[in-house]
Amino acid sequence: MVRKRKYGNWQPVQLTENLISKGVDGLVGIEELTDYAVVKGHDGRSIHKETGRKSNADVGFQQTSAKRKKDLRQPSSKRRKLNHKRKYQKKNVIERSTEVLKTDEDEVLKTDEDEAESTYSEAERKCEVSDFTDKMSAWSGLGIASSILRALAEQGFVEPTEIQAKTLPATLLGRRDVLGAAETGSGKTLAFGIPILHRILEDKERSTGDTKKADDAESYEDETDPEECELTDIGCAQVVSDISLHNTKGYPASKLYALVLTPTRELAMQVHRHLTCAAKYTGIKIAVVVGGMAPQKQERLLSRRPEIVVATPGRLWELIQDGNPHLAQISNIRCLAIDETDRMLEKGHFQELHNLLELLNVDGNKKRQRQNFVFSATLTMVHEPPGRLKGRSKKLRLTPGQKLQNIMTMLGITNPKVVDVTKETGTAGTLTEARIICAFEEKDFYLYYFIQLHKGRTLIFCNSISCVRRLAQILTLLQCRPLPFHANMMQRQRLKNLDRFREDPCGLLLATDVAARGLDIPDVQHVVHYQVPRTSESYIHRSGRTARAKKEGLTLLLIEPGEVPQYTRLCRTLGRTKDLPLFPISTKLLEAVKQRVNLARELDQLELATRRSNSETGWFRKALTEMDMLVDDSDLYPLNSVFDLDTVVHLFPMNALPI
Ligand SMILES: Nc1ncnc2c1ncn2[C@@H]1O[C@H](COP(=O)(O)OP(=O)(O)OP(=O)(O)O)[C@@H](O)[C@H]1O
Repeated sequence: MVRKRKYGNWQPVQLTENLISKGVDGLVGIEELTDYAVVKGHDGRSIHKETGRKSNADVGFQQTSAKRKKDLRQPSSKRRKLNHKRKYQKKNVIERSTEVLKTDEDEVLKTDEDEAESTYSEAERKCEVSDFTDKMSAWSGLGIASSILRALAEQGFVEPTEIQAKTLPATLLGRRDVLGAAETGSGKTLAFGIPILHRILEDKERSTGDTKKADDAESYEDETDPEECELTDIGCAQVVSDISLHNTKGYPASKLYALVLTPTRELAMQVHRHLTCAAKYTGIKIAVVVGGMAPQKQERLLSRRPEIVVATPGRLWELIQDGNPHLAQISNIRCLAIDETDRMLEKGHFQELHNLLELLNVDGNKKRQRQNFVFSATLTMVHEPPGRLKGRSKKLRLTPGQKLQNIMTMLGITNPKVVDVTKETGTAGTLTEARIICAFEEKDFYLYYFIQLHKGRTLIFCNSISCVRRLAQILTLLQCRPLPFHANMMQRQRLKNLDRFREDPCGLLLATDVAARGLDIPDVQHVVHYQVPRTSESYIHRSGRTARAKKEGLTLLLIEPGEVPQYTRLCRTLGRTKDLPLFPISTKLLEAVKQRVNLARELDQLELATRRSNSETGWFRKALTEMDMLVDDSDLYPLNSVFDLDTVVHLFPMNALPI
């Protein structure tokens, strides 16, 4: 039962032994509500001393925290002011955008009331609002909630990108499922992010309207505003815990509305960031659930009952199986977005995703109510089967239509809107492509040459972790400060290296394909494929880390003779009738580079030998110590005494190179 106050809500809790011994979700303490004068009537129900109204609760107790207690008892004018401000910010959230832009005018005026009075004149404020209206007019007609529009304006997104413009009407106004393909860096995240946020606001507004009509409800936020409340009825216990079944205003606690799935942890975190920015003024909570992080921490995040969960399938499935209470609602979600869908549904990958889909599709009714968003830059792309399967290639090669149909069948989608705005080349229009043909053992020379001559944030892709490790050693010896990034690294180190890369305008990230999809790192100038990627999709996604959002970028393929068949297949799949242009190289400079790289390689070999020898001598020393025998260090570490890395690097300083 919910007790009403003007804005706050009170939930009676039956105090039984059973309850106390078993506990209540999120109960952090019991506090007698002396402030609110509760007595027990003869029928066992609680009676408010002043109003005489009855409640079903026996005794009131409060799920609370120190902060809340303070809020309840110490009205602050600052807080009241803030609440007043929020009240206006949340008004008319779901209005269609033609009205929205108009409404926004009033909102902005009202929201800024307090501060504006002292700083701006009415005319100046009106001018600002009309600027906002003009600035965001390209979004009008789509019906986007004003709170979302405001966040978009703040990020400078004054118009929708092509994929957004072509999918938003169907997703927002028609509530259609969408299969969307658009080049890398074209804003696909918000193409599904905006309709998800919008739909949550709509649903919340509807349910709020249903349950709280009399209450002038206008908020979806689950924070109590105690100082605004007037006690109109007796309340025995106020449930303020985030993980209670009802939020503090008495509305059903936040439902799990939407699930966004991505293939990698970093991409999930990035999508979480993008959506959080867009949801800034909506009060919608978004949590990220990925492997490599403490499950306890993620359970804590889920205990806040976020409306949207962004996740990688593995950890999400783990938490569902562990019986996480918030994720127990997963089959009721209203929106499902699968980013990089073609990758996620590839055979042999993400078994957990298939388990999830089974769970989500088990109830036909819920499946029909769910809106699905399926996006990738290579959604409609089909590639040639590998050479060894050539004879059967005609049968094996799918048409784009068959590929889409397979995806729809797997997801249980029947009548989606399909939007494909990819170009024939598959890559971004602002991308420059080039290649270098060289011998296998020359790749290091050309890579170092490129890095030295073309400064700027550069992402180097390898086909294997061992290749990343070897290159990381060599480039470290060459003082290029590479940042490795692959699946066998600790999650913390992965994130740290990504952050360092983001911060350094000349950063060098050495990665496997784990970094190929989705990562939106601003101003990556170059992408180098140290090895020809195994699939055309991989080439498109790797290259797509540069030339994003209409910026320029260069992608460079290093091809050794053994990789020519792969390269030829790539060109055929991408419909290239001509070879990629050759990257210009100065042979004079290359000679100088060779000396340096060869030296680094030798050092790398020596280092390796030293490490091996050290581990052997370590064992030998231990055995000698156990036998109480004395040993001279120079007998044990001959390599260390002769080859000191710093000394050798000093003999060939960077400026010895004529480049
Ligand atoms: N309407 C917009 N106007 C300007 N920039 C936008 C707009 N929408 C999104 N962006 C920005 O464009 C960049 C690329 O967006 P996003 O990461 O969603 O691309 P994507 O299409 O998903 O790329 P990928 O295929 O590589 O995953 C982001 O930095 C994003 O903030």
